[in-house]
Amino acid sequence: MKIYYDNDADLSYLKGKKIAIIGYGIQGRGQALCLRDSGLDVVVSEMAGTPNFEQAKKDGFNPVSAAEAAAQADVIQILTQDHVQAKVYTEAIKPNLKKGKVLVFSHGFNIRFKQIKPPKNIDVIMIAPKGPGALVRRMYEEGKGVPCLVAVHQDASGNALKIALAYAKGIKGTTAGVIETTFAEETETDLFGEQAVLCGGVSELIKAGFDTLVEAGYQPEIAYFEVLHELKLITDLIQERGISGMRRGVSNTACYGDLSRGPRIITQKTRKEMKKILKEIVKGKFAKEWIGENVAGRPNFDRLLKEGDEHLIEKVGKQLREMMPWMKK
Ligand SMILES: NC(=O)C1=CN([C@@H]2O[C@H](COP(=O)(O)OP(=O)(O)OC[C@H]3O[C@@H](n4cnc5c(N)ncnc54)[C@H](OP(=O)(O)O)[C@@H]3O)[C@@H](O)[C@H]2O)C=CC1
Ligand SMILES: CC[C@](O)(C(C)=O)C(=O)O
Repeated sequence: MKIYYDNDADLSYLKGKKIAIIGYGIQGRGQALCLRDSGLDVVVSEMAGTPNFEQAKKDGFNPVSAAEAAAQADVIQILTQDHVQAKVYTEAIKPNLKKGKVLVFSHGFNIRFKQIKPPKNIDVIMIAPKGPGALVRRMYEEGKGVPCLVAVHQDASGNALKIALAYAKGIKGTTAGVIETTFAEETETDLFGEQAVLCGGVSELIKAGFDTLVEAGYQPEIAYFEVLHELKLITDLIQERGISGMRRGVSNTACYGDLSRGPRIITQKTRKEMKKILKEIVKGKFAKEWIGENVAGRPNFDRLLKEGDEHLIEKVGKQLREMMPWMKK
């Protein structure tokens, strides 16, 4: 395993170069602000008339079209939604690529699943922050960073890794640790993590716990505090101290309940399903389904999202959060 920190990265590989951030969304905003504050030259692209275009202007950028940003820049970071990247690449970026330019991703989906096939005479790299864009920015402002993964898909210049590390330093990822990987490993582990654990696994676990308590007659507000609100406090402990440290930071009663009951929740059947989900990712089945879902206008995505929004836990949570003035909106 290769892991890099501040002393391994040299910002000068990006000095004098213009960096285009295409898409001023969750990651785009976070990364653009951090890179600019690190003294780098950033041009932002966002679609005129959208809220994120207005946000970019409010943040002191002068957003331009994707084609204009790609033409101006030496380093082109594509931070539109994954499912629109191939279109933006073909229409706006590809015509503006030439030897010496660098194409950057924060997720390897479109390279791994061959939706984008860049020319051989450019560097193609990835800097994938292992955290949401708002956190990338918040941590940077606190002098810290989110851990990142870096990967090199093409090294036409011979400096691709150094440029990737400089970029990671520009968003302070090197203060937390930057691991070298491949586009395939990042894509497959990222998709697995968000489906089985971080987003899919956790949200189903929360809802199942909430429903169990509410169906047994307990107050929904108490169920919310117990299985959702407190989860962050527990995961903060896990992040800071590991699972063993968390177990020593809760009561002995909670610790024994964890050790003896946890394996009854995540059973061999769940582990088998996790393996199945990973296989679907590696074989490209999930990618094909997701690309098809977007082509079809997202019928399942929209229906499932709406169903989730209508769950009682959302109504109860909204009311309780509104009573916490310190809660970040
Ligand atoms: N969300 C996260 O924290 C993380 C994301 N990533 C990766 O980062 C990338 C970006 O994801 P994320 O930040 O979530 O995406 P978002 O949906 O938050 O932002 C994408 C932005 O791109 C804009 N956009 C779309 N088309 C164009 C275009 N033609 N020209 C200019 N701008 C355009 C969108 O505008 P509009 O909203 O109007 O459509 C939107 O503002 C993805 O590859 C993702 O996998 C990686 C790690 C974490
Ligand atoms: C966990 C979701 C994520 O993979 C992330 C914030 O890292 C994403 O794609 O948004």
